[in-house]
Amino acid sequence: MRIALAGTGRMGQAVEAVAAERGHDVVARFDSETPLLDARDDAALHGAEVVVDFSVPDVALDQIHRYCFWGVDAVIGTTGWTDEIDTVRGWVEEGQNGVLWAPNFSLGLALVSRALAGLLPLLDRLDEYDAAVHEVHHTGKLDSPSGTALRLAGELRDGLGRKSRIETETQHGAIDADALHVTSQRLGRVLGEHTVALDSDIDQIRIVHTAKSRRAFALGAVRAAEWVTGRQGLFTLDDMIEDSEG
Ligand SMILES: NC(=O)C1=CN([C@@H]2O[C@H](COP(=O)(O)OP(=O)(O)OC[C@H]3O[C@@H](n4cnc5c(N)ncnc54)[C@H](OP(=O)(O)O)[C@@H]3O)[C@@H](O)[C@H]2O)C=CC1
Ligand SMILES: O=C(O)C1=N[C@H](C(=O)O)C[C@H](O)C1
Repeated sequence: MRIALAGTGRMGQAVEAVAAERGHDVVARFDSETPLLDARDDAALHGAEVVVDFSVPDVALDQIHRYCFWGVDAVIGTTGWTDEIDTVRGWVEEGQNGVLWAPNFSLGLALVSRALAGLLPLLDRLDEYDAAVHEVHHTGKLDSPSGTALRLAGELRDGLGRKSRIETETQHGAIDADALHVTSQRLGRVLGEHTVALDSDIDQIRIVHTAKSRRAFALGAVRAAEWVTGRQGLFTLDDMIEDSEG
């Protein structure tokens, strides 16, 4: 498969390595010095069948618009743009291309989400448990909270009748009982750690996912590129996993 990389930083390089291992060719690369948004038309993609985007929140949405306008399939790992997911859905319908996005391409994190989905109906009835999400990442991360933390928080808010909103600000006073608190820490080179914490008067449950290598994200993204190429629609990693389950 011919792949274009939008973003050649920490993740772009990890994707390039995995793509080579799986026999794919990276035929175009874009970064801050060669911005994709400066390209006049899709000739800049040098015949790539799919773009893998791990860039920066500021340009992600405009780049997704280009993929749809050009009708090229895309895998979006960049975080920090998903407030505009409905706009993207409209572009994908017009563009007739395939776009697969995920805030976290690690299959381990997908397992955590599945576990949470299994717990939520019972947890919803056990209202003695409060819930919160905490994430830790390297000091180079631009967005906060992480896309993954927001996704986990969304799953908790939607599954728990007692939580109606997500609060990401530092609290300078008591927090409302219906607020689901999401906190962030930036520390050294941490690749990505997400904790769902459930707390009652008598115990505390923590579900922790710790990324040990960027390869986990890169492998998920390259598999997603293989899967989404030639499909039409807006997909998430769950669609790919469910499809592989048959
Ligand atoms: N979904 C997932 O599984 C994961 C998602 N991520 C997300 O991926 C994104 C990238 O992370 P990471 O690789 O660590 O970040 P890096 O900072 O290492 O890389 C960002 C890339 O974007 C490029 N870039 C910066 N500004 C522009 C611009 N104005 N126009 C075009 N390109 C630009 C940079 O160019 P240059 O090299 O010239 O500076 C660089 O190549 C983040 O949003 C992060 O949250 C990260 C890990 C896993
Ligand atoms: O910026 C990162 O590094 C990561 N970002 C993703 C996110 O925002 O959730 C996923 C991963 O934890 C690494």
